[in-house]
Amino acid sequence: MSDPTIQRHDTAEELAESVAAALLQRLERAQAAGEVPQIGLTGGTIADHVHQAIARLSPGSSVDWSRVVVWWGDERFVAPDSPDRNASQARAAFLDDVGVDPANVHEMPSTADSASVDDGAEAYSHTMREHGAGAFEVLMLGVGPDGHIASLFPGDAALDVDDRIAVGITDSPKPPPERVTLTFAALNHAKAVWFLVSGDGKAEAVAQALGGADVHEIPATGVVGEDETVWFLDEAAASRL
Ligand SMILES: O=C1O[C@H](COP(=O)(O)O)[C@@H](O)[C@H](O)[C@H]1O
Repeated sequence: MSDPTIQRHDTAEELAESVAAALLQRLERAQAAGEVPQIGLTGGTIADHVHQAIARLSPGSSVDWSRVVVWWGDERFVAPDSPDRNASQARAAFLDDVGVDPANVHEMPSTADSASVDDGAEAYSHTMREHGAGAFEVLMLGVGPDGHIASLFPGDAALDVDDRIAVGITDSPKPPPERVTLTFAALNHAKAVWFLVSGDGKAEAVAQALGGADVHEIPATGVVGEDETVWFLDEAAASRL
């Protein structure tokens, strides 16, 4: 397991370009080695910038997106066409453009797919097991001002679930309340874990996470990569370090 490192960027845009370029490089390397890399996506503001940067930079790379498998770390349990869906955001920003194979894009269930959020979590766990998933080349995670990652929020019982791949959340403090999230047990199977953080609203959470806060207070401390754990920060997010 790796120690966290920090990459500081002047602006959110520079951060996004840097993450997109690094992702394309890792995917090129993995594919050159004959692998079919799996990536874990996140949602949120900075993730959207990163996704747009991937769309811009992809044509200049040799990544074969038809041989990349896409998963999500968490999802909002809402209608499939809701703009609240992390998957809708990623599809609009880059997935619909870069040439992914639809069979390789594993969205978490929506209200149209599962009767309840718990059923959705069980279904996603089953899909991940079926595909032998669990070794992300890169797992990207946004971080909330409260230190949450995926839909693992401070103080929630889901933080202590270690025998399931995904769980349902019914009372997320950030709307919408119903979500499906991977557990720490599943998130901690990535070669590279990249935290994407921008804005001064996240500065305190970043400082606490990198200061070694308890995982129940700052859930971001609970995920590390096997090869690397990188905090991509803009100056505002790094301002309390
Ligand atoms: O609810 C969520 O929030 C986080 C961070 O979002 P941001 O808008 O504060 O950047 C996100 O990473 C997570 O995937 C999402 O479901």
